[in-house]
Amino acid sequence: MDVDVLLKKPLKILLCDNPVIEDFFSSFQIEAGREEKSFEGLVRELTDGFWEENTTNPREFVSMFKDFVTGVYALENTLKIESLDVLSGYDKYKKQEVCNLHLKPGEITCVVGPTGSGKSRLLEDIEWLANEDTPTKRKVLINGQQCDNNMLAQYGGKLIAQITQNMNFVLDMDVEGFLMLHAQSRFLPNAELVVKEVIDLANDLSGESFTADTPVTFLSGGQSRALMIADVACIGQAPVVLIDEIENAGVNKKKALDLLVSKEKIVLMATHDPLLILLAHKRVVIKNGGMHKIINTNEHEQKLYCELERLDHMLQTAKDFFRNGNGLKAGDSLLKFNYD
Ligand SMILES: Nc1ncnc2c1ncn2[C@@H]1O[C@H](COP(=O)(O)OP(=O)(O)OP(=O)(O)O)[C@@H](O)[C@H]1O
Repeated sequence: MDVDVLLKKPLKILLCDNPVIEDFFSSFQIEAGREEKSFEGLVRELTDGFWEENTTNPREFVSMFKDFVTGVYALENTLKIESLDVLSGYDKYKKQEVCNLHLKPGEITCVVGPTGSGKSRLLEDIEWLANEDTPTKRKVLINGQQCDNNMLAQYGGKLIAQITQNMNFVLDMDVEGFLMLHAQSRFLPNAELVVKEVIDLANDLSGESFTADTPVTFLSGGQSRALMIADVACIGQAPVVLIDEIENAGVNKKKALDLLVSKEKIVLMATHDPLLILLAHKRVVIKNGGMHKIINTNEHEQKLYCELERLDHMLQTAKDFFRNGNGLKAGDSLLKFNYD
């Protein structure tokens, strides 16, 4: 709903079931008795000095309230995405792509293909909400519609979150301070609880623990990525999450994906990792810069996931073994890296 229209309605509509707005009112000592008035009526009274003695700072209230309501409702009106489509454009050789891509919430899709084939380009097209204005000439539709300027103005920057291998924090803040700032900017009620949940989840994802007072610039690559994923899942409102190659980032990948799916995100992930590919619901194969085919993960592949996980575990154990300064001796077999 348009915020200007909303502000003409009785305040009880704004107050209704919204603890954040109620808190805001009480912080200015404005009791709920005025709720039959509209915001505009309230402003008139405030500027007439009618409420002068009942509020701590009426001018500040007037100037902050509209911004505040705009923030809260922009958050509540975060676009509900039922589908995201990428309509075919052209590959690097200007040949028409042979398929479109259809994505929906709670579904993980992998983007696979050789190095340089155009996986990141596909993610970039989605991030840009391409409208035949990128090198591929693809078109991105949200809920079946091309994003017009109104949609972009209203939801720009809130639709899509992106996490890549190379992202790092550059802020001079600790983890808790950074998350609080993010939660407050999103007008989240119970910000402290959410921040604690994000720190616990990030620790669970990364394995190497860190605390609320760790400066964000001190986090390792894996810890940073884990924090970004937990933050995107619990504080960020973006319904679409694009992930570019997090396979070597030291994050528990399965848990990270389960978390994002549980929050009904649309997850699109460029990867070379067979474990991630089999965890996904489907994959789009990129060839020469074009979408070449879509493969749904079949039951047989899902069953083979466990076997592949065992091999991955063996390789991980071998890496740790050599990393810790150990060596093999005559008679040792590689099976020593298998599960006991
Ligand atoms: N359809 C296309 N038309 C024109 N240029 C394209 C197209 N697809 C990809 N490219 C360009 O090809 C180059 C390589 O693509 P990209 O970086 O997306 O590959 P990648 O598969 O992500 O590679 P890597 O696995 O190494 O990360 C980029 O410069 C990209 O802009």
